[in-house]
Amino acid sequence: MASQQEETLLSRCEIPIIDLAHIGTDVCPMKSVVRRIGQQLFTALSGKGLAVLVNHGIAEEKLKAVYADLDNFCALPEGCQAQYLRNPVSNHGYVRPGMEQFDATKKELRHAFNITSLTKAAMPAEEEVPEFINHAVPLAQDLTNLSRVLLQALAYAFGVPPATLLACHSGMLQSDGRNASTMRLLYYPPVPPEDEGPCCPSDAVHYTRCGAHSDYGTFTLLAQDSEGGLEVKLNGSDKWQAVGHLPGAILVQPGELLAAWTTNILPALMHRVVVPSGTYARARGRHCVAFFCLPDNDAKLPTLPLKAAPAPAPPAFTPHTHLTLHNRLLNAAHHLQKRFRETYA
Ligand SMILES: O=C(O)CCC(=O)C(=O)O
Ligand SMILES: [Fe+2]
Repeated sequence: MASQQEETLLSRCEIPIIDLAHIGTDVCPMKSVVRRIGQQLFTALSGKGLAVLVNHGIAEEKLKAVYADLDNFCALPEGCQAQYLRNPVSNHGYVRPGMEQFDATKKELRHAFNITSLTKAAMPAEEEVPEFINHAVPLAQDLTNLSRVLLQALAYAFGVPPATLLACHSGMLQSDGRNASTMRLLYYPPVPPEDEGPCCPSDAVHYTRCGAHSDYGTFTLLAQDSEGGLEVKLNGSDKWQAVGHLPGAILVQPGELLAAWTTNILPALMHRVVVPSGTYARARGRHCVAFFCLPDNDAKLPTLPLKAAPAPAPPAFTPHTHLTLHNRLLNAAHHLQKRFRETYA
């Protein structure tokens, strides 16, 4: 738990809170509410760079169940885990600490289980992690459906028909390889004591939990436990600030493809996870579920009738050149493979 005194963006009410009550479902949305929420989301993501969603309908128990399943997976013998190692083509599978590095100067202590397919064959076997599939699949479906509602909301804010963005994200978690959207379960183990002030600096091993980066896709939904450590750079700011914790809330943050698609009107949020200070906090693990919403691999993203803000804030993120200028036909698959090559060992 973050210490009582710690000031965070949430404790200072600096992150817009968006209430999804009465929004309906992805297949039966309440049009006027979706429209209003789209505007709120657009204002939050273009102004601050992120938002928190409440009343989203995903029960905390579902998250706690997958956190416990991931703990059980991480406790399996290495040889057993090895059957499930990440497949570089599908991005599905287990990512051991050190296999994916955002910050080359530190050792990143992070276990991840990427889920891009919901088939039984893709999940840890029942006798290894009982219930893994029974918890992970419904949660992945909930997060997919929530993403589908948000895509409709954003479409209204962009001034295009609500089905426009849905059509470009039609294959999310369909297990057919058409779309790279991923639900990622994350466990950050306690930080070893070597990091607590080495007597000889040359021997020092510097740990972090997740190095600074922006996500690659349309947007990311992030549910986290109360351990803290997530930091972001708000739009127009170069300062790292702690996000903090709002029980039950889900964060939403734009990714690089959305930034490119909106000509940086919705910049990709820079974020990282640091090791919290204090012996007690460092000795505790942290859990999180991230859902990366991405367009279909071959989607031709339509031009959006967006006007740049009259006085745009300095962008926190510069879009990748291969996604801008004359390269208007954004290809999600190419961008993703490029970014994976940069971070996976
Ligand atoms: O653990 C978190 O809160 C963030 C994880 C993250 O940024 C990522 O996996 O891309
Ligand atoms: Fe991230």
